[in-house]
Amino acid sequence: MTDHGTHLDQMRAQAPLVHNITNYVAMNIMANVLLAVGASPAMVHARQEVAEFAGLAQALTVNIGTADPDWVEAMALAAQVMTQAGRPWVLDPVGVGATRFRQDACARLVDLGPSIIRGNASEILALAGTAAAGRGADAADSVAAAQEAALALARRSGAVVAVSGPEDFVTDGQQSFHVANGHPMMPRITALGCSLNGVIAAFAVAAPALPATASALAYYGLAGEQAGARSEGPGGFQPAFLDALYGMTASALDAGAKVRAA
Ligand SMILES: Nc1ncnc2c1ncn2[C@@H]1O[C@H](COP(=O)(O)OP(=O)(O)O)[C@@H](O)[C@H]1O
Ligand SMILES: Cc1ncsc1CCOP(=O)(O)O
Repeated sequence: MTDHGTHLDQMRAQAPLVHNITNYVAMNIMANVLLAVGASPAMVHARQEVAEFAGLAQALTVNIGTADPDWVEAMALAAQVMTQAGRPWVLDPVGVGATRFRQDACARLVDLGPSIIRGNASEILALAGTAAAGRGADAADSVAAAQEAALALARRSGAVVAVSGPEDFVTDGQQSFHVANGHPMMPRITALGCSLNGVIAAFAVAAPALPATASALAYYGLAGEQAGARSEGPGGFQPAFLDALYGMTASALDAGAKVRAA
């Protein structure tokens, strides 16, 4: 797969409006990430307006990180609009293994037909119904251990499933890719995984879900590599990461992307 730079340029040319029903922790950094990549973020979660707002958006992300029952209703309403319109939406099952409430919310959202499910290894294992060792929002399982679960979840749900970690894995249940871009500082910044969902959603406006997700993962991880080389710790990493997302060219992405077929 070689057209990552083209996907980046196409996404920027469209500057998609991405509607996010995300957690309180992620809202600010996620909006800044989306602005840095060239998309247009909106964080809108009131049950009374989500369906109307989703009708205006090119893509949606839903994230149960700090959800309550009202928010889950809002996520379902917005998701239905996107599924009916054939527009992409991304589900992030944050900490799904931790509580019954999260499991029930995610089961309902998966049934609504997400285009892409993105989580860390523990989250994908738990969502697929396999025992996982995650602690809250953080992964405690390896990406390799979650590959079979990702394949099964993709085949059962019809979604593209992305497992993020030191080396990402993405599959539609038939075709799969490994993405080796990234930097060890990334999991030390809260909500960088949540923010990645927005980038995947924006790319999925410009390309089919599987190649869009692979390109978004490569772009995000490569920006992480550049930020890691320019900073000394988590504090400096975050602004350097936004700068790297903003400054990435299509040719730099094509040169630095480490995507290989599984
Ligand atoms: N140890 C690591 N080394 C390199 N990149 C990583 C590492 N852990 C996570 N990443 C990258 O960080 C981003 C967020 O993934 P992750 O930390 O798994 O999400 P989450 O915040 O949902 O747990 C992804 O782009 C992923 O490739
Ligand atoms: C810390 C935390 N608590 C609830 S949601 C959240 C953010 C999790 O973000 P990420 O999984 O991307 O690190």
